Amino acid sequence: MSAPFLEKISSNKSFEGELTKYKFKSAALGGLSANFNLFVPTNASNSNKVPVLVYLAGLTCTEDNGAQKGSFLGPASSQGIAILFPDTSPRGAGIEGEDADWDFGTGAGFYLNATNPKFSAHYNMYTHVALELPQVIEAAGIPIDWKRQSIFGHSMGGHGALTMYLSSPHKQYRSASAFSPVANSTKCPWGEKAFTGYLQGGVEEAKEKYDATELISKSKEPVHILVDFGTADNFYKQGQLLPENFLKAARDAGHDEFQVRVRSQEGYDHSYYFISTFASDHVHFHANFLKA
Ligand SMILES: N[C@@H](CCC(=O)N[C@@H](CSC=O)C(=O)NCC(=O)O)C(=O)O
Repeated sequence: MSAPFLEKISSNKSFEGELTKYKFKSAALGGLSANFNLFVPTNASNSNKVPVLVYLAGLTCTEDNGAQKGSFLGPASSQGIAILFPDTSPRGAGIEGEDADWDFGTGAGFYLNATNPKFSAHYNMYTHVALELPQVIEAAGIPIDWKRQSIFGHSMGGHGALTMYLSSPHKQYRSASAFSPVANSTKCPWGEKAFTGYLQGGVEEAKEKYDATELISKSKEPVHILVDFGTADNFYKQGQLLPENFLKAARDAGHDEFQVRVRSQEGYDHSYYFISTFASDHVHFHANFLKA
């Protein structure tokens, strides 16, 4: 089967590199049109394929939030690292109820593959991010070295980054980091709602593959994980994030502070002002593994 055609929507020079928005017809998302942004640093060429960081955004976001407000492009440019910004859900599937709430359906794909037949033709963000996007970008001849990938994200996207890293069967990603992640998704209202809707087996099915705390508690291999959350984050205060559960499970499973760092940042909230403050830290954290 031939790779889908990538249509360029826009392109902007930034920090000497190029941020390009593409769209294509996504098989993983049931044939719907999907957008993504890709930042490629200036040092990338066919004889110098560059490593890549995948950034997963949170609820209500698109491929633009991280690219426009994350402050990732400068550090990525100076480190010679590409950044891929996928969307957060399929768009326009036409499923009854998918636009009713901001925390479910459109803009809230939760980086899983749906097993509920109502959603399973379209809501396959796990396959879209882990398999489909690397394949279509590679087929388009863009000089990225897919053997050197790491993943990070915010909130629902932090959940996506941690769970995709920890559940990746072939160690697809070298490291993972997250800003204010939904870190114990089967124990918080956002996750309970998402899994009840998207998965035939509901929350119980999610424990196997889509809960970072469950996954780290069973993980025996060495890991490279950095998490930051803000103490003034209202979603943290409401019990949507539960980073302490993730940290405890990591320590109980034998992962020390060199493998899993969870940092509480005094006075910061859930916004991109918080993310951009620590953006450089996260890119440099990943550069250690992507350039090793
Ligand atoms: N109901 C609000 C809240 C949406 C919101 O805060 N979204 C966060 C992610 S929350 C967890 O995944 C976000 O990143 N928003 C985008 C931004 O640019 O800040 C609403 O509908 O706006």
